[in-house]
Amino acid sequence: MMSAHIAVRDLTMAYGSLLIQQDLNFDINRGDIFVIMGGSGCGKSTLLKHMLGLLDPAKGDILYSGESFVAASPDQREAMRRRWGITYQSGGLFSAMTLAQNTGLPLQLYTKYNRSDIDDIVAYKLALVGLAGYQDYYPSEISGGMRKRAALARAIALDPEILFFDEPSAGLDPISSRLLDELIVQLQESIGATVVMVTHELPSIFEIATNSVYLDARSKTMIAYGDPKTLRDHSDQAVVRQFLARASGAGQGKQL
Ligand SMILES: Nc1ncnc2c1ncn2[C@@H]1O[C@H](COP(=O)(O)OP(=O)(O)OP(=O)(O)O)[C@@H](O)[C@H]1O
Repeated sequence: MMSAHIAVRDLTMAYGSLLIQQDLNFDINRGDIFVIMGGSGCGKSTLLKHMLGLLDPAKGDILYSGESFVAASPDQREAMRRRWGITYQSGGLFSAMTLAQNTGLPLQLYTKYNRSDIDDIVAYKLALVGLAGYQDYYPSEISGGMRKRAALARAIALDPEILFFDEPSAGLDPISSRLLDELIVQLQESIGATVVMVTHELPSIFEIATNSVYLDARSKTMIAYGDPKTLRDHSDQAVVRQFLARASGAGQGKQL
């Protein structure tokens, strides 16, 4: 057996003396579409920030392909980060740059490709997210759903092994949200990446997640791990079954 793509080991997270979650242990396998779930304020974004190395654990570690992030040197961490694509809730596109410039930025910063190679790769990535022909548009000239897809094009510019999403469909209408879900699955299949996402959206959770973890705010630890449909029907934790069985539909997952 190959080791897990991402292994969370004995992870305890805190802000100073404020404990958020403790003793998290779970694996994310290569090719998973993995969802971090839980009620408001339980620590989902905090966990994502730990995975991205933006926060240091109070205790424990996160291993990438068996390699410790905690023990890694700054150079090793940078090398690990290069293998990740990240899209933020707000999209994070630069408004003064066209979609082509936004998508090409990581290539300009981190590769030695020349201008025409970059143009080719950018055109290809924009086509992958359904934005062929929009190279010269500015973020303000396209819809919210298109901006999310453009941010995704930028996140996959360097062919990441892992794609991280924080609330990918926040602010989108249900149809755009579905389209984004479909795109995430297509990309996962075409580039073979492992996907890790924080989301409240039940349709996304049931339709695309292959595995998940549920963080409980009260006990401050994970109380469920597995395929969301199985957890909905068979979790021994009532709170998890209720979370997954709440009425789904438009408007779910509104941000506070
Ligand atoms: N920088 C910080 N300093 C101190 N406390 C923080 C900080 N960031 C978040 N918190 C607290 O940590 C807890 C977990 O926050 P986090 O944003 O990770 O939760 P979440 O599960 O992502 O929430 P939501 O679903 O509402 O987005 C919350 O009680 C929050 O108030």
